[in-house]
Amino acid sequence: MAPSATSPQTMTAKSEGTAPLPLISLEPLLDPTSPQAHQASHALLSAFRTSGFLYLTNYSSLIPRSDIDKVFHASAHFFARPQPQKDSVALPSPTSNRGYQRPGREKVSLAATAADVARERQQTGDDMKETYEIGSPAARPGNPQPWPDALDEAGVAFRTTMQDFFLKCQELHLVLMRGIAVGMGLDIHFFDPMLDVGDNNLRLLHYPSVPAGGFEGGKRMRAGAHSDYGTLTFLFQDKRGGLQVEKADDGGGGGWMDVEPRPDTIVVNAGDLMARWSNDLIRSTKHRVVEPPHTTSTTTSTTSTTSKAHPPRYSVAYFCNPNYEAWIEALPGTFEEEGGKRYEGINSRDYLFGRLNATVGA
Ligand SMILES: O=C(O)CCC(=O)C(=O)O
Ligand SMILES: [Fe+2]
Repeated sequence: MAPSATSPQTMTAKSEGTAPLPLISLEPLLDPTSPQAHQASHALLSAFRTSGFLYLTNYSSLIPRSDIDKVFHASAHFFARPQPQKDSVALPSPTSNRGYQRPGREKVSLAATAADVARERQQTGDDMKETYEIGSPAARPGNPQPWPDALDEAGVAFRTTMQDFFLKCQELHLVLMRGIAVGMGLDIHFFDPMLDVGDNNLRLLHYPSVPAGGFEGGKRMRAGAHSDYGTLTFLFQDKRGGLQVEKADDGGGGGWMDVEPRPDTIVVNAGDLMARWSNDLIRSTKHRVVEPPHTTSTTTSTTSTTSKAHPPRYSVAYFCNPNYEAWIEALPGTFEEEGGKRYEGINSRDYLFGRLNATVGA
């Protein structure tokens, strides 16, 4: 008899099902004079207000599929380099936000201080990932990008690919923030002068393969629960899965839901500074990366159960920030009187550097 394989979907980290994220098309937002643009801006803002996460579609005129493929290809090639080559382009300091971070260097976290993050590291272990961080091509004096371009031709091509992609994502940030501005009843160019420097961060992520049982029953994670720091994050993920968002606690106790990889979409989420800027009108939703759904094959001929290792996962995140010099305080229309501002004003750089110092090791 031919072996019959059963393929139950198992997930050690708990999931309350698939997250019902809104789908938002970029197309009408690209032409603000089009009749659909206004409605699209409201739909965009509504998505950030209700779930804080959305799937963006129809973006290929700004970010072609072939560019995304090139970035993933160059990323996989980079992470496959020998460790000394990767270490030769290591992040010089936590706030430089440029260069390679070996597994364990960063632990994304909800905790705000280095001491609290250290305690969390002891309890749940380090993130199971390595990253390469890229800052704006308009390099800040004293904070150069450690490119791998001195290594070989592939290193030179890597630099060009990433710089090109960085600028396209920078443009996407401007377009989406214009949509948010219109949705909030602000001038369409309200945010432009506070975003034009491009103090953003392109992050390549590699989550190495994990042996069966390596997630220790859901205790270990590829990336711990956290919220992002800046305005918006664009997430490009492979087909592996494992990203989860926190479910709003509507009386049912909350929990985590899967953000399934969907072809031809970018996952977009709002970060903490956006929530703060909007006086909490916009949600910065917690998320994490856990053991992906996987298949356990049972073979009747041997009556043995084989639990496979978890394959690697690659993703690319583009973290958007206001210009470092921007002053972030409650936006017009989000409060009625001075006392209605939930947070004190803060300089974008001070806020971001505080978060980086807590979560990235020296
Ligand atoms: O890899 C992912 O899917 C998410 C990564 C992430 O949330 C982060 O790096 O902030
Ligand atoms: Fe994140």
